Amino acid sequence: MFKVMLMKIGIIGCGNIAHNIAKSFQVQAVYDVVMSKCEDIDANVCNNVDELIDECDFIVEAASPQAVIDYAPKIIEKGKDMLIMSVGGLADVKFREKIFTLARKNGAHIYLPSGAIGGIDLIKSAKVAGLKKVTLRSTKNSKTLGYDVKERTLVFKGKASEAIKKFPKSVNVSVLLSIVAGMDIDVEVYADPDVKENIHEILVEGDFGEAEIRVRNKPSPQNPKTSYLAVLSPIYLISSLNDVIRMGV
Ligand SMILES: NC(=O)C1=CN([C@@H]2O[C@H](COP(=O)(O)OP(=O)(O)OC[C@H]3O[C@@H](n4cnc5c(N)ncnc54)[C@H](OP(=O)(O)O)[C@@H]3O)[C@@H](O)[C@H]2O)C=CC1
Ligand SMILES: O=C([O-])CC(=O)C(=O)O
Repeated sequence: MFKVMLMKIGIIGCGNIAHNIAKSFQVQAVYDVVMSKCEDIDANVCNNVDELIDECDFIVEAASPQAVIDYAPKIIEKGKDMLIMSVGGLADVKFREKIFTLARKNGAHIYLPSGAIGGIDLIKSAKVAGLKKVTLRSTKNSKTLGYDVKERTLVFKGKASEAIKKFPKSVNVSVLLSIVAGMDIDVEVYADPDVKENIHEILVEGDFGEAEIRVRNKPSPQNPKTSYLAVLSPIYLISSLNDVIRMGV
């Protein structure tokens, strides 16, 4: 357990990420479409999101892109800070701008963790001089992605805004990269029957030069679709909210 937080944390979606956050921090309230999933978390189980918003001042979404679309406007309108795991919920540029404008107007903070990837810091720095191209090449076990294939197979090639519609639980990182890079990035998704890890390769080209970042993630034991690093990332982010020293970009 990290230091006791002064803020009241609420979590939407009581699955893998929520349970791991609850092991690290005191949680005030939780909500899931299936209430029984919340029972083993030591927190108030809410009947709906409105109850959770009223009880908490820092709300973690760990549910689905649709949950972001459904709940983010009312959370931000109430000036509550929000950490969004399902960044794919912000794929639509108009919706995203609406949420970001609401946050500025209501003094709410929005946190988009690095999740299952690295390189967000590099892309931010590189963007200052100009980015030419950003590509995400993701490989996951074919069964995890819902494919029955005999060998490594390209199952998607296109833009992040389309990829997230096809794989809402598997390429949220592509939308995060798009938001950071300021462009709808290129995405390739491979289904591989022989791979156990969730592999993300990020290729960046710009005036700074070129970068290739390769993350070979262990899947979370509780949910193989989600990389273990994606569980650790919000835990670090929450633990660092009050830090005085900033490291990296
Ligand atoms: N940014 C990143 O790097 C990553 C982001 N993610 C995102 O984080 C989410 C959570 O991951 P994880 O904890 O591993 O997933 P889990 O499937 O283990 O948990 C998600 C839980 O949220 C529930 N849920 C879904 N929609 C809603 C809703 N509208 N309101 C309330 N509860 C809901 C699910 O119910 P049910 O099972 O019935 O749908 C499930 O119990 C993923 O779905 C994905 O969108 C995941 C990995 C990496
Ligand atoms: O955990 C991962 O490897 C990435 C993931 O599911 C997502 O971005 O939605």
